[in-house]
Parts: sequence; structure tokens; C-alpha cells
Amino acid sequence: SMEYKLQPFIMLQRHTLNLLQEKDAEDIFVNPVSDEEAPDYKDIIKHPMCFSVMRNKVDTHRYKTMEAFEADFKLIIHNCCMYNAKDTVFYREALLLKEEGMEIIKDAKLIAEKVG
Ligand SMILES: CC(=O)c1c[nH]c2ccccc12
Repeated sequence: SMEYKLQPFIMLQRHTLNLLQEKDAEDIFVNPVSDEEAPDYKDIIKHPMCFSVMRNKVDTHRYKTMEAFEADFKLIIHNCCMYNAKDTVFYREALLLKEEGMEIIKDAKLIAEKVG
């Protein structure tokens, strides 16, 4: 049935997410930015995103395409570059994660064409 067909796609998304999270050496993109850490964060970032939210969305079959998965990854990067100044460690880590992450996602999209 469609449900069993979805498993390879879900597995591919989980594997891809694990590869992306490995590139976040400092684990700064794993969990939501807390009010304690950044009281003004919610005033500036209207659509927060992080790897733990992405993982929940994968597990609940919210991503129908790899493009939708990619859009949330790009949102993580965009939010970080909007909130943090260019001369910060967080901003620089976001740029590095984007470089490495887009390569990982490019490969995942090729595989998705096969299992999809
Ligand atoms: C990813 C990101 O922007 C952050 C990750 N941890 C933070 C703590 C304070 C302010 C921002 C952040």
C-alpha cells in the first residue's frame, strides 16, 4: 500500500537529517532558541526552525517532497543569519552548514527520484 511505499522515503529523510545534524558540531541548530537565551528572538524570527522540529515533522510524515524538507533546512540557516550579526560564530557556522548541507540534500534528492 501507499503506507509501505512511504517507508523508504521516510528513512531517506531520517538519514539525510542525521547527516545534516552531524555537520552541526556545536549542536547550535538542534533545539529551539529559548526565551532565556534570547528574549528578543521571537520578536525578530517569525518562523523558528531547528533539527528537532524537523525530526518530528519527518516522523509524522509532514514532508511530502525533499523540496519541502530542504525548505525547512534553509529556514534554519536564514533565521540564524537574520538574528546573528555577520561577525559572530553562529553566523559563520550557519554559512558552513549551508555549504555542506546543500551537498547532502542534493544527493538525497537524486536518491528520492529513485525510491520516490
Ligand atoms: C542558532 C541560533 O541563532 C542560536 C542558537 N543558540 C542561540 C542562543 C542565543 C541566540 C541565538 C542562538
